[in-house]
Amino acid sequence: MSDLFTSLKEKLAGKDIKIVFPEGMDERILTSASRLAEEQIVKPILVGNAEDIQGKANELNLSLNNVDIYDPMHFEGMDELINAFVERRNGKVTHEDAAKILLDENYFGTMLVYLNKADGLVSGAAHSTADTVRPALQIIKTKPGIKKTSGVFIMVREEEKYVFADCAINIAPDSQDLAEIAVESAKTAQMFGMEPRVAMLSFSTKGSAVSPETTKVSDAVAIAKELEPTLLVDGEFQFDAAFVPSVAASKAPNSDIKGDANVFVFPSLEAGNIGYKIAQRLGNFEAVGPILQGLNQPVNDLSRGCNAEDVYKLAIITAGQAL
Ligand SMILES: CC(C)(COP(=O)(O)OP(=O)(O)OC[C@H]1O[C@@H](n2cnc3c(N)ncnc32)[C@H](O)[C@@H]1OP(=O)(O)O)[C@@H](O)C(=O)NCCC(=O)NCCS
Ligand SMILES: CC(=O)OP(=O)(O)O
Repeated sequence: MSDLFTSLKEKLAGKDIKIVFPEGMDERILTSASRLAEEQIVKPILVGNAEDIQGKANELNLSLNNVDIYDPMHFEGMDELINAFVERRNGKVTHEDAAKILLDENYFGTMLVYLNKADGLVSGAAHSTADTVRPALQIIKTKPGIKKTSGVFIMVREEEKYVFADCAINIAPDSQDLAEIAVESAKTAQMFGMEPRVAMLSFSTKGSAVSPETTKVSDAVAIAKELEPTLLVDGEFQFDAAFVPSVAASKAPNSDIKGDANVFVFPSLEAGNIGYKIAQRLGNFEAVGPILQGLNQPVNDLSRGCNAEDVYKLAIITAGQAL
């Protein structure tokens, strides 16, 4: 993973990729924005009141050289943002509503990305995922051919690296959603230099239990294979059958995964979000993300439990998605 960050930083150097951070007053955001600007990896834009942000930076002894600060209350281009938002929402908001909504830092920041005044957005250190991603779902929207945005974590512990999905967005995915999540997660894994071997997780392995929940997952495997015939994907698997070769040999002897999966697609957001936090907090994995897949432009959410290092890394990944 450190190789990935080194090579991404090299690619980003001198490109002046602009990343907007709507939570300009958050200490973790300020610390990483200051570091990113100093290292000239990205050009940070902090959202908030300039005097307050500068005051907080002084308290923390942080330099804000090469960091821009945009205050929605006094933003010169606000009319352009409002008009573009009304047009994008296509009858769903009035001009008057838009003027109020765009004072919200996440809507404001997302419009900066939509209008290419910033190249990507990182938020969520102080906002829930719903409040962070809703503007992106409404404004940035998914790429052609992709129905659902989803959120993955890259789970890293020394040499081990896995992708966990969806841990952030879709509360109750159906078979079609899970298949799409599998295909997109495999692409994300490739972005991180992995050769994806995708396991669709359940509480059952290859029909050891049969219920609507297990059938949802086995149907998703069939759909994923149709969507991407060359993808190595299988299930439904319990986690041990996906991850432990000796267990796979007894529970799923005919599967090509052979207990060696590195991309894990959870059957619901409950399972995915709980699963990644257990690996992070009990298993000492670093959890990088959630990285949102399938959007037209890069917007990424943080966990509210993040630290400044997590913000720094997610900003680099976001800038990398913008290249
Ligand atoms: C993501 C989430 C906020 C969307 O819910 P919502 O705001 O109620 O969404 P709505 O149904 O009102 O849809 C808002 C817009 O987003 C779109 N949308 C909703 N889910 C989407 C998805 N997964 N992918 C792409 N677009 C989506 C809708 O189509 C709609 O677009 P439109 O207004 O242009 O028609 C909601 O599913 C959620 O809260 N998920 C869980 C987040 C969470 O707490 N995760 C755990 C911590 S990481
Ligand atoms: C990804 C996630 O779980 O975010 P939070 O901890 O902010 O809810």
